[in-house]
Amino acid sequence: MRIPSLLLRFPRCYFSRRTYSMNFGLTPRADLLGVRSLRPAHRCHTEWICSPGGLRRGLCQQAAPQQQVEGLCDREQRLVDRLYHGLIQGHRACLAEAITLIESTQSRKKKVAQVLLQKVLSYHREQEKLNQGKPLAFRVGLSGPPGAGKSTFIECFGKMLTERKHKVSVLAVDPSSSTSGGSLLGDKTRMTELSRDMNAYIRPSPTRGTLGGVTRTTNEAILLCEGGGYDVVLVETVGVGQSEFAVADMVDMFILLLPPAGGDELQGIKRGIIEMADLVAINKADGDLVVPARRIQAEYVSAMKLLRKRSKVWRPKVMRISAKTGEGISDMWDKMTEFRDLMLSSGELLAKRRKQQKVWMWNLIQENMLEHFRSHLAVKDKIPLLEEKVLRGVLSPGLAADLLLKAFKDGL
Ligand SMILES: Nc1nc2c(ncn2[C@@H]2O[C@H](COP(=O)(O)OP(=O)(O)OP(=O)(O)O)[C@@H](O)[C@H]2O)c(=O)[nH]1
Repeated sequence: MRIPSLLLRFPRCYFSRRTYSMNFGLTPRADLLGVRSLRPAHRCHTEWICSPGGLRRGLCQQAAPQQQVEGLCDREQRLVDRLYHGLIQGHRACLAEAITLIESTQSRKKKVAQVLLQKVLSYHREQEKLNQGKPLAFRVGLSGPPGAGKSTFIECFGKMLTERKHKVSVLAVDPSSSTSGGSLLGDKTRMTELSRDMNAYIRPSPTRGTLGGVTRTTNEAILLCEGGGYDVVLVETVGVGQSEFAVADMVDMFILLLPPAGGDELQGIKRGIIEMADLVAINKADGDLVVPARRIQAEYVSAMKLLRKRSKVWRPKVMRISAKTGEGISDMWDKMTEFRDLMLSSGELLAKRRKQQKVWMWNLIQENMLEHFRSHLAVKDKIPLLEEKVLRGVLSPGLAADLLLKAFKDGL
């Protein structure tokens, strides 16, 4: 066995379990939770691993599994290590368990989840470096009104991608589930074939919680899916309420799926969301619906010409597809990859992702601050009283807000 000369000179460097070169960055949420747990960078990019076949030289792709993480007990540390290794080896059960962990509202579990996320993030960075800085996955948002054919589309589109050797995950953001108690989206019965596909992972959104909570965990679930080797992450949301705006802020490309119906039938769709779309797909362009689909396509093409340009390299497209027959789906994927390549080569994609990180952090701050404010002892009891006065019109909203904010500041 030939031993590299450097190894002879610095055996401890190579054999000291594993040494890693990572600058552990933080997810916005970890920063808020004050997670500073993974020990800082070591300076070695390659490691020599003793294996039965002799010394093996490998790139450091893992985030310090042996290093002690401050603040975690042994059991938690083992959980993090188990989920991390399972996740990056592509075990769906570990991915599911990791997402359940990040969805937890229990403070201890939240902390453990953040430690896991940091490890996954470090792994990401290493993988991206190996991939010449290209992102590991293509993040796609999909929105559309109920009945537009989202699940039929995802089933057809997902199967096409897995046949082409992609790994696809589908995450659903469904704010209505917090009030209705049931998840409209992400229901595996809606995508029966895809949910049986070993290269696809479908995750229903949690059925409780606020939109803020759901979107926060979706953001983190995206990272976990990417760590699990899913190279296309589809985030689905129903086109009512605010969820589609939140989704548009966490993906590389935002797609609006519409049925071949006119303005009146699409009341739920807000004008603003059309402005967010990088691609509008008019679905159900088959049979008798081909003619109305053409008309709607023409209407959207002219309407979108009037919209403010959001990218230097891409003008939003309007396409006709049929999720039922599969027509146009392959062309749509071609357009999507064209978008990704253009955005990547122009640098817009990475700039967009960076901006999203900042938006994500501020959303979390807003959400946490409001919660903190509402539950603060100095204001908690005053809120119902002042709300009632505002409702009766005896106090202006501005004055009521000033009074509450003053009570909060004084109580800090
Ligand atoms: N003709 C035709 N019908 C379609 C097509 N895609 C979906 N449909 C039908 O439209 C109906 C609604 O489709 P879904 O895929 O459930 O729509 P969805 O947007 O997921 O609806 P929600 O689950 O309510 O959010 C079903 O009856 C589908 O069979 C299509 O391309 N052509």
